[in-house]
Amino acid sequence: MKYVSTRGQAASLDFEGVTLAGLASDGGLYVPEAWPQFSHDEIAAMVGLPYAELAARIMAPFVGDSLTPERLRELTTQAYGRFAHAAVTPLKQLDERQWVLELFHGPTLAFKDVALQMLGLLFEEFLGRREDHLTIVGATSGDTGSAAIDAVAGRAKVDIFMLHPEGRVSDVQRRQMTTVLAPNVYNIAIDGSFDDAQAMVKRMFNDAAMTGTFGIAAVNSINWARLMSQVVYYFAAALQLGAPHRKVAFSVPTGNFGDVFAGYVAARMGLPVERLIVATNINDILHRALSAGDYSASTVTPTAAPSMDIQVSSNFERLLFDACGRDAAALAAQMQQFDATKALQLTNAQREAIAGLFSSARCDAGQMAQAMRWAYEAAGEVLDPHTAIGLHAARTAQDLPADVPVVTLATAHPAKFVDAVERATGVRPPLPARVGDLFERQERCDHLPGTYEAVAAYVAERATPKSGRKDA
Ligand SMILES: Cc1ncc(COP(=O)(O)O)c(C=O)c1O
Ligand SMILES: N[C@@H](CCOP(=O)(O)O)C(=O)O
Repeated sequence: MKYVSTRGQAASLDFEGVTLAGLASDGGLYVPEAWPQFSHDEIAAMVGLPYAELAARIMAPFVGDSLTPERLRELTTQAYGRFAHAAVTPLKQLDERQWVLELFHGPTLAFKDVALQMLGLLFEEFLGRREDHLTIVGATSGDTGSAAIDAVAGRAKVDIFMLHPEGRVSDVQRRQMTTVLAPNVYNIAIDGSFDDAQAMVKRMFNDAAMTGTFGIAAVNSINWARLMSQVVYYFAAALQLGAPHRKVAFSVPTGNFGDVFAGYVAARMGLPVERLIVATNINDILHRALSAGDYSASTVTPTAAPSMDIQVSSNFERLLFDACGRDAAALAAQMQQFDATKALQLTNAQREAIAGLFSSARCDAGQMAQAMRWAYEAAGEVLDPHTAIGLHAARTAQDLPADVPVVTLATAHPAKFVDAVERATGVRPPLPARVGDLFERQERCDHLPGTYEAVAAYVAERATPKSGRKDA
């Protein structure tokens, strides 16, 4: 399997290369040269497989020759062995039509663990074959940070620098990052928003002084391997609800467009998906883009669903690439315009291509709280604010055939956002025992102004060069 950049100018890479590369050198995102396909019979044969086995089947065409099938199965078994539920991503029914797919049974209580537990192992596997040292630079609005740190803390040949917007993550999210005191972990709180942090990370991939010295790698969903792992749970849910003989719709609380793009990939691979509902909070650039073709960023407004307080959704570029017939030159021009003006208008062709599978909804604070209350009163389920936004969109979706089940992705454990949950439902969900004495532990975090120069200097001073020698 070869991977190409959405902007057409970077060298194509194999799976190992793309996992270690992160962002393409032309500023684009890597995607498979062609979408692998499963036949109806191949999908039918997946019914009932244990999660780790299903994961190995779905990932195999993306991994290509970079891992043997046996090694891939060993890695998926190890990655999903740390989940606190035997089903890894259990499905729960709320009423005759609505379901939630619980993606928060990993070590850090959010869906990010599903991909990052695997990515940590892939880094270790591929680094074991080389001399190189990796410098992971990531941006987080709260959940990617803790999941990535958990996945790589204490591992040899890796340093991780994680940027989060100061004061804009929940206490649980912050402590899950800052109480990890392993020497290869650096937490940085910046003045600014997640978008500012993400822009700095992307800039570092194109900073020759940094990439010349350090092996900069990504743990955000700009890294293809992240999305590959997320495709699996769409299959897992749909297979339980009757796929491939029955279509299923998914409602996805969306920020950086990674999770819902994984659903798109599942559909391109042959999974019968009726619709992907993109649910946003009031930071609604994606709702405006999908409903009116207007992809223009405005100022980020902090909300009770902070992980979705995002206005520049990196993975939307991957969808736009497909939606313009993979015309890399046209897409590069469109994205350069967006990078310069923070606004772009989708072409009619792109809008038509996207409308076949996607719809969208915007959810405000009142609607979110109401969805939380409904889930609790109707089904006894306590949902986190992000999941509640997805559920609101699922319950208000128009024109879905009556026999299609709707699965909302439950992206975080409610205890991560305990104050918002208590305000809406009166329930204060306890932290699961697996996170331990989070509020007793010492924190370590540096604070930096929100400028690229400050962050680059901080990383350059502390990171290990790709040669692995500090004196290099
Ligand atoms: C809890 C939670 N829900 C939803 C999202 C949005 O997912 P994505 O950025 O993949 O669209 C995030 C952050 O990414 C998150 O942490
Ligand atoms: N909500 C995310 C934002 C980063 O998204 P990613 O999926 O691209 O890593 C977070 O929790 O950090």
